[in-house]
Amino acid sequence: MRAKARAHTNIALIKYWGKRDEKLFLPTNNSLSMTLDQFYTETVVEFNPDLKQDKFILDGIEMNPEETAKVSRFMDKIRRYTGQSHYALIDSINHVPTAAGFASSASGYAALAAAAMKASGVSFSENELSIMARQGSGSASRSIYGGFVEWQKGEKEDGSDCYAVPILEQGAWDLRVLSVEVTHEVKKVLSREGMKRTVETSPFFAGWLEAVAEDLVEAKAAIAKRDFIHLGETLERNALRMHATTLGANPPFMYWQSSTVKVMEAVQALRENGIHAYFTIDAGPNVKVVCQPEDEEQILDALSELDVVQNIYRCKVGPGVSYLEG
Ligand SMILES: O=C(O)C[C@@](O)(CF)CCOP(=O)(O)OP(=O)(O)O
Repeated sequence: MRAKARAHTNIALIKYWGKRDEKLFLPTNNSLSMTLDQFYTETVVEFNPDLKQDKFILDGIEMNPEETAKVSRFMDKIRRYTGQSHYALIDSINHVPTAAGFASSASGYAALAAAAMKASGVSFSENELSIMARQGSGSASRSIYGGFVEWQKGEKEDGSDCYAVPILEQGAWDLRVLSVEVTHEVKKVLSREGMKRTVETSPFFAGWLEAVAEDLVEAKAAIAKRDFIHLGETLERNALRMHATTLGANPPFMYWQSSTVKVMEAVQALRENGIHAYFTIDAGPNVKVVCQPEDEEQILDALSELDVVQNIYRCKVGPGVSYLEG
């Protein structure tokens, strides 16, 4: 009745941006990510008949009732799915520098889903695990697998065909991600609210849906051919297209800050000097720079010189979910 799992965070190269069903976390479009090696969450779940409610410990601190209620609602989905009736102790450690702007929700919900499903004692497929993780946070559905992963939006109302599938396993293509943490002033609009407002009010959202489908085809073709320049051009274009939709929302909002743009300009300057670097940005001001191993040091040096850079985390392609002893 106890299990421990580790799941790594992922960076979207083709973005998940918009839901067609808020309750089931069904997206409007397919997305594609790269699991990262540096950042992960380890979670222990222990179902215990003596517990009168779920107990949630995160990084050694017992969470407040509001945080616990959020995790409990997710655990109720697990209990409904597995028939497990007991409450659980959930003990999670995030090896994700939250300041890095990584939505630790991806590794957090993937690790929680894996440990909870395992502890419940039922047998389950990776599709089922991806579907469960998805109902914690959409991007968590992709962290079930390592390497390059596609989350299929599916067509069915019940989301039974909405799960991630592996595209290219870890180790097949050595790319690097420099996660650049910049100074930031204002609180960001959380991705969940940001995509909701965009879907509901941005006239650019229809254009996004057309463009993201084309970008996905390009990205998969580039990955199949290990064509980094083609992948880089596609992922950078896709990130810019995603962020363009927020400018058209009502009220408009923007995740970039001046520090963000300085990093973007530095990446473009690197390319003008013949160094293949491309950036992507999620629901925050931080920038992730994607490159090939041979260029990583040079790019790192160039970015480290920027006064707006607080930290740079060096990542490689990471593994899928694993189950641990203890
Ligand atoms: O990761 C991507 O594809 C792109 C984003 O990071 C934004 F840039 C969206 C992540 O959204 P998530 O936190 O998964 O939302 P939830 O389903 O409302 O929890």
